[in-house]
Amino acid sequence: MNIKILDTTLRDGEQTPGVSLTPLEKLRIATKLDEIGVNFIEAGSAITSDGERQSIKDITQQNFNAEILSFSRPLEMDIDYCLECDVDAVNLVVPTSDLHIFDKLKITKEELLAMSNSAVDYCKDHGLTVELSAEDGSRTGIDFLKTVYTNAIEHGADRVCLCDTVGILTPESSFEMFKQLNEYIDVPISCHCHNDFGLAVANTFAALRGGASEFHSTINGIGERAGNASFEECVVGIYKLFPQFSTDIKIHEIYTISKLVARFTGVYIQPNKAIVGENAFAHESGIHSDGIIKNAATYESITPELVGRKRKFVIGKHMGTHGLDVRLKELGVNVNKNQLKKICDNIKILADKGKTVTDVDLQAIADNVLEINHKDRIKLNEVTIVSGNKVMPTASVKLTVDGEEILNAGVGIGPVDAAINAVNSLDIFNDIDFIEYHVDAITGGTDALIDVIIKLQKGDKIISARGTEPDIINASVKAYISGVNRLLSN
Ligand SMILES: CC(=O)SCCNC(=O)CCNC(=O)[C@H](O)C(C)(C)COP(=O)(O)OP(=O)(O)OC[C@H]1O[C@@H](n2cnc3c(N)ncnc32)[C@H](O)[C@@H]1OP(=O)(O)O
Ligand SMILES: CC(=O)C(=O)O
Repeated sequence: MNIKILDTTLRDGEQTPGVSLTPLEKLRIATKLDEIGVNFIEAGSAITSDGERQSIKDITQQNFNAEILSFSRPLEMDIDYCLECDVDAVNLVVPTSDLHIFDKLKITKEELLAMSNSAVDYCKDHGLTVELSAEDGSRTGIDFLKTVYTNAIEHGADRVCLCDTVGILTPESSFEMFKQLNEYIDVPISCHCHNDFGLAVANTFAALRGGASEFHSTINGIGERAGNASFEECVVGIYKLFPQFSTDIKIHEIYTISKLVARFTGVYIQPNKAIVGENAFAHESGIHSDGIIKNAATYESITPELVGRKRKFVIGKHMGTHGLDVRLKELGVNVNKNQLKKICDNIKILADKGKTVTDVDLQAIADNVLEINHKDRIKLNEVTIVSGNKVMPTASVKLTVDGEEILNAGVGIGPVDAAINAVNSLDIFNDIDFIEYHVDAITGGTDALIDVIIKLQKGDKIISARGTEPDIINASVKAYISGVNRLLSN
Protein backbone atom coordinates (compact mmCIF):
# COMPACT_ATOMS: atom_id res chain seq x y z
CA MET A 1 0.00 0.00 0.00
CA ASN A 2 1.24 3.50 -0.84
CA ILE A 3 1.40 5.56 2.36
CA LYS A 4 0.78 9.31 2.24
CA ILE A 5 2.85 11.67 4.39
CA LEU A 6 1.71 14.90 5.99
CA ASP A 7 4.79 16.86 6.98
CA THR A 8 4.18 19.15 9.93
CA THR A 9 7.72 20.53 10.36
CA LEU A 10 6.43 24.02 9.61
CA ARG A 11 3.55 23.74 12.12
CA ASP A 12 4.14 21.25 14.96
CA GLY A 13 7.90 21.30 14.27
CA GLU A 14 7.95 25.07 14.65
CA GLN A 15 6.11 24.65 17.99
CA THR A 16 9.47 23.37 19.35
CA PRO A 17 10.18 25.79 22.22
CA GLY A 18 12.37 28.63 20.99
CA VAL A 19 11.97 27.95 17.27
CA SER A 20 10.59 30.61 14.95
CA LEU A 21 11.19 30.49 11.21
CA THR A 22 11.15 33.46 8.84
CA PRO A 23 8.85 33.37 5.79
CA LEU A 24 11.90 32.83 3.58
CA GLU A 25 13.14 29.91 5.69
CA LYS A 26 9.66 28.35 5.65
CA LEU A 27 9.51 28.72 1.88
CA ARG A 28 12.94 27.11 1.44
CA ILE A 29 11.90 24.15 3.61
CA ALA A 30 8.50 23.81 1.89
CA THR A 31 10.18 23.87 -1.53
CA LYS A 32 12.47 21.03 -0.51
CA LEU A 33 9.59 19.07 1.07
CA ASP A 34 7.70 19.34 -2.21
CA GLU A 35 10.77 18.36 -4.25
CA ILE A 36 11.38 15.20 -2.23
CA GLY A 37 7.79 13.99 -2.63
CA VAL A 38 5.90 14.88 0.57
CA ASN A 39 2.17 14.58 -0.18
CA PHE A 40 0.73 17.14 2.26
CA ILE A 41 2.57 20.11 3.78
CA GLU A 42 1.10 21.69 6.91
CA ALA A 43 2.57 25.15 6.37
CA GLY A 44 1.63 26.64 9.75
CA SER A 45 -1.30 27.88 11.82
CA ALA A 46 -2.88 30.81 9.98
CA ILE A 47 -4.43 32.18 13.18
CA THR A 48 -1.02 32.72 14.81
CA SER A 49 0.28 36.04 13.41
CA ASP A 50 0.68 38.28 10.36
CA GLY A 51 4.14 36.83 9.70
CA GLU A 52 2.76 33.29 9.85
CA ARG A 53 0.04 34.18 7.35
CA GLN A 54 2.66 35.74 5.07
CA SER A 55 4.70 32.51 5.23
CA ILE A 56 1.67 30.40 4.37
CA LYS A 57 0.69 32.73 1.50
CA ASP A 58 4.22 32.58 0.09
CA ILE A 59 3.92 28.80 0.07
CA THR A 60 0.40 28.59 -1.40
CA GLN A 61 1.50 30.85 -4.28
CA GLN A 62 4.11 28.34 -5.45
CA ASN A 63 1.96 25.84 -7.29
CA PHE A 64 3.57 22.90 -5.50
CA ASN A 65 2.51 19.32 -6.17
CA ALA A 66 1.86 18.84 -2.46
CA GLU A 67 -1.46 19.81 -0.88
CA ILE A 68 -0.90 22.81 1.42
CA LEU A 69 -2.74 22.88 4.75
CA SER A 70 -3.02 25.14 7.73
CA PHE A 71 -3.78 24.07 11.28
CA SER A 72 -7.15 25.41 12.42
CA ARG A 73 -9.29 25.17 15.52
CA PRO A 74 -12.95 24.41 14.70
CA LEU A 75 -13.72 28.12 14.80
CA GLU A 76 -14.86 30.36 11.92
CA MET A 77 -12.25 32.96 12.88
CA ASP A 78 -9.42 30.43 12.39
CA ILE A 79 -10.91 29.06 9.17
CA ASP A 80 -11.26 32.59 7.75
CA TYR A 81 -7.54 33.16 8.28
CA CYS A 82 -6.85 29.85 6.49
CA LEU A 83 -9.00 31.02 3.58
CA GLU A 84 -7.17 34.34 3.48
CA CYS A 85 -3.94 32.34 2.99
CA ASP A 86 -5.50 30.42 0.09
CA VAL A 87 -4.65 26.96 1.45
CA ASP A 88 -5.96 23.80 -0.23
CA ALA A 89 -6.92 22.17 3.03
CA VAL A 90 -7.17 22.54 6.79
CA ASN A 91 -5.98 20.30 9.56
CA LEU A 92 -9.10 20.86 11.66
CA VAL A 93 -8.07 19.98 15.19
CA VAL A 94 -10.94 18.93 17.44
CA PRO A 95 -10.16 17.99 21.06
CA THR A 96 -12.00 14.74 21.84
CA SER A 97 -10.89 13.47 25.26
CA ASP A 98 -12.98 14.23 28.37
CA LEU A 99 -9.97 16.04 29.79
CA HIS A 100 -9.75 18.41 26.84
CA ILE A 101 -13.50 18.88 26.40
CA PHE A 102 -14.38 19.46 30.05
CA ASP A 103 -11.20 20.96 31.54
CA LYS A 104 -9.77 22.89 28.59
CA LEU A 105 -12.72 23.93 26.42
CA LYS A 106 -15.18 23.73 29.36
CA ILE A 107 -18.08 22.62 27.15
CA THR A 108 -20.25 19.51 26.86
CA LYS A 109 -19.70 16.67 24.41
CA GLU A 110 -22.84 17.74 22.52
CA GLU A 111 -21.46 21.26 22.17
CA LEU A 112 -18.14 19.82 20.97
CA LEU A 113 -19.91 17.76 18.29
CA ALA A 114 -21.93 20.77 17.16
CA MET A 115 -18.75 22.89 17.01
CA SER A 116 -16.93 20.23 15.00
CA ASN A 117 -19.80 19.62 12.57
CA SER A 118 -20.43 23.28 11.85
CA ALA A 119 -16.70 23.91 11.34
CA VAL A 120 -16.58 21.08 8.78
CA ASP A 121 -19.67 22.57 7.07
CA TYR A 122 -18.01 25.99 6.98
CA CYS A 123 -14.81 24.57 5.47
CA LYS A 124 -16.68 22.56 2.85
CA ASP A 125 -18.89 25.55 1.97
CA HIS A 126 -15.67 27.43 1.23
CA GLY A 127 -14.15 24.69 -0.90
CA LEU A 128 -11.53 23.42 1.56
CA THR A 129 -10.35 19.83 1.88
CA VAL A 130 -10.71 18.79 5.52
CA GLU A 131 -8.52 16.46 7.53
CA LEU A 132 -10.21 16.24 10.91
CA SER A 133 -7.70 15.51 13.67
CA ALA A 134 -8.92 14.23 17.02
CA GLU A 135 -6.67 16.01 19.50
CA ASP A 136 -5.81 13.77 22.46
CA GLY A 137 -7.56 11.05 20.45
CA SER A 138 -5.45 8.35 22.10
CA ARG A 139 -7.02 9.21 25.49
CA THR A 140 -10.54 9.24 24.03
CA GLY A 141 -13.00 6.34 24.34
CA ILE A 142 -13.19 4.54 21.00
CA ASP A 143 -16.99 4.95 20.76
CA PHE A 144 -16.89 8.73 21.12
CA LEU A 145 -14.00 8.89 18.69
CA LYS A 146 -16.08 6.98 16.13
CA THR A 147 -18.98 9.36 16.76
CA VAL A 148 -16.82 12.47 16.15
CA TYR A 149 -15.35 10.96 12.98
CA THR A 150 -18.61 9.66 11.49
CA ASN A 151 -20.30 13.01 12.16
CA ALA A 152 -17.43 14.83 10.48
CA ILE A 153 -17.46 12.45 7.50
CA GLU A 154 -21.23 12.92 7.10
CA HIS A 155 -20.57 16.66 7.00
CA GLY A 156 -17.92 16.18 4.29
CA ALA A 157 -14.55 15.60 6.06
CA ASP A 158 -12.18 14.01 3.57
CA ARG A 159 -9.71 12.35 5.94
CA VAL A 160 -9.48 11.78 9.69
CA CYS A 161 -6.48 11.63 11.98
CA LEU A 162 -5.94 10.23 15.46
CA CYS A 163 -3.50 12.31 17.49
CA ASP A 164 -1.44 10.73 20.25
CA THR A 165 -1.05 14.25 21.63
CA VAL A 166 0.93 13.34 24.74
CA GLY A 167 2.64 10.25 23.36
CA ILE A 168 1.04 7.61 25.57
CA LEU A 169 0.35 4.95 22.95
CA THR A 170 2.42 1.78 22.75
CA PRO A 171 2.84 -0.20 19.53
CA GLU A 172 0.19 -2.65 20.85
CA SER A 173 -2.43 -0.01 21.75
CA SER A 174 -1.70 1.96 18.59
CA PHE A 175 -2.23 -1.11 16.40
CA GLU A 176 -5.45 -1.95 18.26
CA MET A 177 -6.97 1.56 18.02
CA PHE A 178 -6.23 1.94 14.31
CA LYS A 179 -7.48 -1.58 13.57
CA GLN A 180 -10.81 -0.79 15.24
CA LEU A 181 -11.11 2.55 13.45
CA ASN A 182 -10.17 1.04 10.11
CA GLU A 183 -12.97 -1.53 10.43
CA TYR A 184 -15.46 1.27 10.99
CA ILE A 185 -14.37 4.24 8.89
CA ASP A 186 -14.14 4.44 5.14
CA VAL A 187 -12.13 7.61 4.53
CA PRO A 188 -8.32 7.61 4.77
CA ILE A 189 -7.10 7.47 8.40
CA SER A 190 -3.93 9.19 9.53
CA CYS A 191 -1.84 9.07 12.70
CA HIS A 192 -0.02 11.88 14.49
CA CYS A 193 2.37 10.52 17.11
CA HIS A 194 4.40 12.35 19.75
CA ASN A 195 7.62 11.06 21.21
CA ASP A 196 7.21 11.55 24.99
CA PHE A 197 8.28 7.93 25.63
CA GLY A 198 10.48 7.55 22.56
CA LEU A 199 7.79 5.51 20.80
CA ALA A 200 6.51 7.91 18.13
CA VAL A 201 8.07 6.07 15.20
CA ALA A 202 7.19 2.59 16.52
CA ASN A 203 3.60 3.75 17.16
CA THR A 204 3.44 5.16 13.62
CA PHE A 205 4.48 1.79 12.16
CA ALA A 206 1.90 0.05 14.37
CA ALA A 207 -0.80 2.50 13.19
CA LEU A 208 0.04 1.70 9.56
CA ARG A 209 -0.16 -2.02 10.27
CA GLY A 210 -3.51 -1.39 11.95
CA GLY A 211 -4.89 0.27 8.81
CA ALA A 212 -3.76 3.92 8.72
CA SER A 213 -2.81 4.99 5.21
CA GLU A 214 -1.19 8.32 6.14
CA PHE A 215 1.09 9.58 8.89
CA HIS A 216 2.20 12.95 10.21
CA SER A 217 5.88 13.54 10.87
CA THR A 218 8.50 16.25 11.16
CA ILE A 219 12.02 16.49 9.80
CA ASN A 220 14.51 15.44 12.52
CA GLY A 221 11.53 14.64 14.78
CA ILE A 222 11.30 18.22 16.08
CA GLY A 223 8.05 19.37 17.68
CA GLU A 224 6.27 20.04 20.96
CA ARG A 225 8.14 18.73 24.06
CA ALA A 226 9.99 15.52 23.02
CA GLY A 227 8.93 16.04 19.42
CA ASN A 228 6.99 14.17 16.76
CA ALA A 229 7.58 11.01 14.76
CA SER A 230 10.74 11.65 12.79
CA PHE A 231 10.21 11.81 9.02
CA GLU A 232 13.53 10.21 8.14
CA GLU A 233 13.10 7.29 10.56
CA CYS A 234 9.53 6.63 9.37
CA VAL A 235 10.39 6.83 5.68
CA VAL A 236 13.56 4.76 5.80
CA GLY A 237 11.97 2.32 8.27
CA ILE A 238 9.07 1.75 5.88
CA TYR A 239 11.52 1.25 3.00
CA LYS A 240 13.65 -1.27 4.86
CA LEU A 241 11.34 -3.02 7.34
CA PHE A 242 7.84 -2.98 5.87
CA PRO A 243 7.85 -4.22 2.27
CA GLN A 244 4.02 -4.13 2.22
CA PHE A 245 4.20 -0.29 2.30
CA SER A 246 5.77 2.31 0.05
CA THR A 247 6.06 6.12 0.05
CA ASP A 248 6.63 8.72 -2.67
CA ILE A 249 9.79 10.07 -1.00
CA LYS A 250 13.13 10.46 -2.79
CA ILE A 251 15.06 8.80 0.00
CA HIS A 252 18.54 9.94 -1.11
CA GLU A 253 17.48 13.57 -0.45
CA ILE A 254 16.75 12.91 3.23
CA TYR A 255 20.08 14.08 4.61
CA THR A 256 19.95 17.34 2.65
CA ILE A 257 16.57 18.35 4.08
CA SER A 258 17.57 17.22 7.57
CA LYS A 259 20.59 19.55 7.49
CA LEU A 260 18.51 22.40 6.08
CA VAL A 261 15.96 22.14 8.89
CA ALA A 262 18.67 21.82 11.57
CA ARG A 263 20.37 24.96 10.24
CA PHE A 264 17.21 27.07 10.03
CA THR A 265 15.71 25.96 13.35
CA GLY A 266 18.98 25.88 15.30
CA VAL A 267 17.89 22.50 16.68
CA TYR A 268 20.97 20.40 16.03
CA ILE A 269 20.80 16.65 15.71
CA GLN A 270 22.17 14.35 18.40
CA PRO A 271 25.13 12.38 17.00
CA ASN A 272 23.53 8.98 17.61
CA LYS A 273 20.22 9.85 15.91
CA ALA A 274 19.15 7.17 13.42
CA ILE A 275 19.67 7.94 9.71
CA VAL A 276 20.79 11.58 10.01
CA GLY A 277 22.98 11.71 13.16
CA GLU A 278 26.71 12.37 12.73
CA ASN A 279 27.51 8.81 13.88
CA ALA A 280 24.79 6.95 11.98
CA PHE A 281 27.37 5.75 9.42
CA ALA A 282 30.58 6.30 11.39
CA HIS A 283 32.73 3.43 12.63
CA GLU A 284 35.52 3.57 15.17
CA SER A 285 35.88 0.09 16.64
CA GLY A 286 38.35 -2.12 14.82
CA ILE A 287 36.17 -5.20 14.59
CA HIS A 288 33.33 -3.22 12.99
CA SER A 289 35.58 -1.27 10.62
CA ASP A 290 37.28 -4.48 9.48
CA GLY A 291 33.87 -6.11 8.89
CA ILE A 292 32.64 -3.06 6.99
CA ILE A 293 35.72 -3.06 4.72
CA LYS A 294 35.16 -6.75 3.93
CA ASN A 295 31.39 -6.43 3.46
CA ALA A 296 29.54 -3.31 4.59
CA ALA A 297 26.39 -5.31 5.36
CA THR A 298 28.16 -6.82 8.40
CA TYR A 299 27.57 -3.65 10.42
CA GLU A 300 25.25 -1.46 8.35
CA SER A 301 21.61 -2.32 7.72
CA ILE A 302 21.35 0.29 4.97
CA THR A 303 24.04 1.94 2.89
CA PRO A 304 24.83 5.57 3.70
CA GLU A 305 24.40 6.46 0.01
CA LEU A 306 20.73 5.40 0.23
CA VAL A 307 20.02 8.50 2.31
CA GLY A 308 22.57 10.78 0.66
CA ARG A 309 25.41 10.21 3.11
CA LYS A 310 28.95 8.84 3.23
CA ARG A 311 30.53 6.27 5.52
CA LYS A 312 33.25 7.49 7.89
CA PHE A 313 36.05 5.69 9.73
CA VAL A 314 36.82 7.54 12.94
CA ILE A 315 40.18 7.60 14.71
CA GLY A 316 40.13 6.52 18.35
CA LYS A 317 40.89 4.10 21.14
CA HIS A 318 38.82 1.25 19.71
CA MET A 319 40.20 1.30 16.19
CA GLY A 320 42.19 -1.45 14.50
CA THR A 321 44.74 -1.37 11.71
CA HIS A 322 42.28 -2.13 8.85
CA GLY A 323 40.11 0.92 9.49
CA LEU A 324 43.18 3.05 10.23
CA ASP A 325 44.74 2.14 6.89
CA VAL A 326 41.59 3.28 5.06
CA ARG A 327 41.53 6.57 7.00
CA LEU A 328 45.23 7.19 6.30
CA LYS A 329 44.74 6.53 2.58
CA GLU A 330 41.83 9.00 2.60
CA LEU A 331 44.31 11.55 3.97
CA GLY A 332 46.80 10.66 1.22
CA VAL A 333 49.20 8.82 3.57
CA ASN A 334 50.54 5.41 2.47
CA VAL A 335 52.27 3.24 5.08
CA ASN A 336 53.69 -0.28 5.38
CA LYS A 337 52.49 -2.86 7.91
CA ASN A 338 55.03 -1.93 10.60
CA GLN A 339 54.37 1.78 10.28
CA LEU A 340 50.62 1.12 10.43
CA LYS A 341 51.01 -0.85 13.65
CA LYS A 342 53.18 1.89 15.20
CA ILE A 343 50.67 4.61 14.27
CA CYS A 344 47.83 2.52 15.73
CA ASP A 345 49.79 1.97 18.98
CA ASN A 346 50.50 5.71 19.29
CA ILE A 347 46.83 6.57 18.77
CA LYS A 348 45.88 4.18 21.58
CA ILE A 349 48.46 5.72 23.94
CA LEU A 350 46.94 9.15 23.28
CA ALA A 351 43.36 7.89 23.59
CA ASP A 352 44.14 6.07 26.86
CA LYS A 353 44.86 9.50 28.32
CA GLY A 354 41.22 10.38 27.65
CA LYS A 355 42.00 12.50 24.61
CA THR A 356 39.81 12.73 21.52
CA VAL A 357 42.12 11.86 18.66
CA THR A 358 41.51 14.15 15.70
CA ASP A 359 42.76 14.05 12.11
CA VAL A 360 45.30 16.67 13.12
CA ASP A 361 46.70 14.31 15.78
CA LEU A 362 46.68 11.45 13.29
CA GLN A 363 48.67 13.50 10.79
CA ALA A 364 51.19 14.49 13.46
CA ILE A 365 51.57 10.86 14.64
CA ALA A 366 51.91 9.63 11.05
CA ASP A 367 54.55 12.29 10.26
CA ASN A 368 56.46 11.26 13.35
CA VAL A 369 56.37 7.55 12.54
CA LEU A 370 57.25 8.19 8.88
CA GLU A 371 59.97 10.66 10.00
CA ILE A 372 58.59 13.37 7.76
CA ASN A 373 59.76 16.88 8.57
CA HIS A 374 57.63 19.44 6.77
CA LYS A 375 59.60 22.49 5.71
CA ASP A 376 57.25 25.41 6.17
CA ARG A 377 57.14 27.79 3.18
CA ILE A 378 55.06 30.39 5.03
CA LYS A 379 55.83 31.93 8.40
CA LEU A 380 53.58 34.39 10.24
CA ASN A 381 55.54 37.30 11.73
CA GLU A 382 52.81 39.71 12.77
CA VAL A 383 49.05 40.17 12.60
CA THR A 384 47.23 43.41 13.52
CA ILE A 385 43.45 43.80 13.70
CA VAL A 386 41.17 46.81 13.79
CA SER A 387 37.63 45.90 14.75
CA GLY A 388 34.65 47.30 16.64
CA ASN A 389 30.96 48.06 16.33
CA LYS A 390 31.46 51.00 13.95
CA VAL A 391 34.36 49.98 11.70
CA MET A 392 34.78 47.45 8.95
CA PRO A 393 37.02 44.71 10.45
CA THR A 394 40.45 45.19 8.88
CA ALA A 395 43.63 43.15 9.25
CA SER A 396 47.25 43.57 8.23
CA VAL A 397 49.71 40.68 8.25
CA LYS A 398 53.46 40.35 7.88
CA LEU A 399 54.48 36.98 6.47
CA THR A 400 57.71 35.44 5.29
CA VAL A 401 56.95 33.44 2.15
CA ASP A 402 59.80 31.38 0.69
CA GLY A 403 62.28 33.65 2.53
CA GLU A 404 60.78 36.95 1.37
CA GLU A 405 58.98 39.25 3.82
CA ILE A 406 55.54 40.36 2.59
CA LEU A 407 53.04 42.84 4.05
CA ASN A 408 49.37 42.42 3.20
CA ALA A 409 45.97 43.73 4.30
CA GLY A 410 42.35 42.56 4.08
CA VAL A 411 38.84 43.27 5.29
CA GLY A 412 36.11 40.85 6.30
CA ILE A 413 32.74 40.42 7.96
CA GLY A 414 34.51 39.85 11.28
CA PRO A 415 38.09 40.05 12.54
CA VAL A 416 38.84 36.37 11.84
CA ASP A 417 37.52 36.70 8.30
CA ALA A 418 39.58 39.88 7.81
CA ALA A 419 42.76 38.18 9.06
CA ILE A 420 42.26 35.14 6.83
CA ASN A 421 41.51 37.42 3.84
CA ALA A 422 44.68 39.38 4.52
CA VAL A 423 46.72 36.16 4.47
CA ASN A 424 44.80 34.78 1.53
CA SER A 425 45.38 37.49 -1.01
CA LEU A 426 48.80 36.09 -2.00
CA ASP A 427 49.10 33.90 -5.12
CA ILE A 428 50.52 31.02 -3.09
CA PHE A 429 47.05 30.53 -1.53
CA ASN A 430 45.32 30.09 -4.91
CA ASP A 431 43.25 26.90 -5.29
CA ILE A 432 43.12 26.30 -1.54
CA ASP A 433 39.56 25.91 -0.28
CA PHE A 434 38.33 26.17 3.29
CA ILE A 435 35.98 23.25 3.81
CA GLU A 436 35.52 23.32 7.58
CA TYR A 437 36.14 25.80 10.42
CA HIS A 438 35.43 24.67 13.97
CA VAL A 439 36.02 26.59 17.21
CA ASP A 440 35.96 25.26 20.77
CA ALA A 441 36.66 27.05 24.03
CA ILE A 442 38.80 24.56 25.92
CA THR A 443 38.48 26.25 29.30
CA GLY A 444 35.61 28.35 30.68
CA GLY A 445 35.43 32.15 30.90
CA THR A 446 36.38 34.95 28.55
CA ASP A 447 40.07 34.09 29.03
CA ALA A 448 39.44 30.57 27.66
CA LEU A 449 41.99 28.80 25.53
CA ILE A 450 40.56 28.66 22.02
CA ASP A 451 41.02 25.57 19.87
CA VAL A 452 40.49 26.13 16.16
CA ILE A 453 40.37 23.11 13.87
CA ILE A 454 40.10 23.64 10.12
CA LYS A 455 39.94 21.46 7.05
CA LEU A 456 41.49 22.65 3.80
CA GLN A 457 41.48 21.22 0.30
CA LYS A 458 43.79 21.64 -2.68
CA GLY A 459 42.87 19.40 -5.63
CA ASP A 460 42.33 15.90 -4.24
CA LYS A 461 44.31 16.56 -1.08
CA ILE A 462 42.38 17.31 2.12
CA ILE A 463 44.14 18.09 5.39
CA SER A 464 43.17 19.18 8.88
CA ALA A 465 45.11 21.69 10.97
CA ARG A 466 44.84 23.14 14.44
CA GLY A 467 45.70 26.37 16.22
CA THR A 468 45.33 26.68 20.00
CA GLU A 469 45.77 30.13 21.56
CA PRO A 470 43.96 32.39 24.04
CA ASP A 471 43.16 34.69 21.09
CA ILE A 472 40.70 33.41 18.46
CA ILE A 473 42.33 35.43 15.66
CA ASN A 474 45.82 34.16 16.37
CA ALA A 475 44.48 30.60 16.74
CA SER A 476 42.64 30.84 13.40
CA VAL A 477 45.55 32.33 11.46
CA LYS A 478 47.96 29.84 13.01
CA ALA A 479 45.69 26.91 12.05
CA TYR A 480 45.28 28.29 8.53
CA ILE A 481 48.99 28.82 7.88
CA SER A 482 49.88 25.47 9.38
CA GLY A 483 47.30 23.80 7.12
CA VAL A 484 48.51 25.62 4.02
CA ASN A 485 52.13 24.71 4.78
CA ARG A 486 51.11 21.08 5.02
CA LEU A 487 49.14 21.26 1.76
CA LEU A 488 52.10 22.86 -0.03
CA SER A 489 54.63 20.34 1.25
CA ASN A 490 55.74 17.38 -0.96
C1 LIG B 1 -1.60 19.88 20.22
C2 LIG B 1 -1.29 21.06 19.42
O1 LIG B 1 -0.23 21.12 18.85
S1 LIG B 1 -2.39 22.31 19.34
C3 LIG B 1 -1.69 23.55 18.34
C4 LIG B 1 -0.93 24.53 19.13
N1 LIG B 1 -0.69 25.64 18.27
C5 LIG B 1 -0.88 26.89 18.64
O2 LIG B 1 -1.19 27.19 19.79
C6 LIG B 1 -0.75 27.93 17.57
C7 LIG B 1 -0.27 29.25 18.05
N2 LIG B 1 -1.23 29.78 18.96
C8 LIG B 1 -1.54 31.12 19.06
O3 LIG B 1 -1.02 31.96 18.34
C9 LIG B 1 -2.55 31.47 20.08
O4 LIG B 1 -2.64 30.45 21.05
C10 LIG B 1 -3.97 31.68 19.44
C11 LIG B 1 -3.91 32.89 18.52
C12 LIG B 1 -4.40 30.44 18.66
C13 LIG B 1 -5.00 31.92 20.54
O5 LIG B 1 -4.55 32.94 21.42
P1 LIG B 1 -5.49 33.44 22.62
O6 LIG B 1 -6.81 33.80 22.06
O7 LIG B 1 -4.73 34.49 23.31
O8 LIG B 1 -5.75 32.17 23.53
P2 LIG B 1 -4.76 31.22 24.30
O9 LIG B 1 -3.73 30.71 23.36
O10 LIG B 1 -4.22 31.83 25.52
O11 LIG B 1 -5.74 30.02 24.73
C14 LIG B 1 -6.21 29.08 23.78
C15 LIG B 1 -7.72 29.24 23.56
O12 LIG B 1 -8.08 28.36 22.47
C16 LIG B 1 -9.03 27.38 22.96
N3 LIG B 1 -8.74 26.15 22.23
C17 LIG B 1 -7.63 25.41 22.29
N4 LIG B 1 -7.69 24.40 21.43
C18 LIG B 1 -8.87 24.51 20.81
C19 LIG B 1 -9.52 23.77 19.79
N5 LIG B 1 -8.87 22.76 19.20
N6 LIG B 1 -10.73 24.14 19.39
C20 LIG B 1 -11.32 25.23 19.93
N7 LIG B 1 -10.77 25.98 20.88
C21 LIG B 1 -9.56 25.62 21.31
C22 LIG B 1 -8.75 27.31 24.44
O13 LIG B 1 -9.82 26.75 25.14
C23 LIG B 1 -8.54 28.79 24.76
O14 LIG B 1 -9.79 29.42 24.67
P3 LIG B 1 -10.43 30.35 25.84
O15 LIG B 1 -9.71 31.64 25.70
O16 LIG B 1 -11.85 30.42 25.45
O17 LIG B 1 -10.18 29.64 27.12
C1 LIG C 1 -2.87 18.36 16.70
C2 LIG C 1 -1.62 18.05 17.34
O1 LIG C 1 -0.58 18.56 16.96
C3 LIG C 1 -1.61 17.10 18.43
O2 LIG C 1 -2.68 16.71 18.90
O3 LIG C 1 -0.53 16.72 18.88
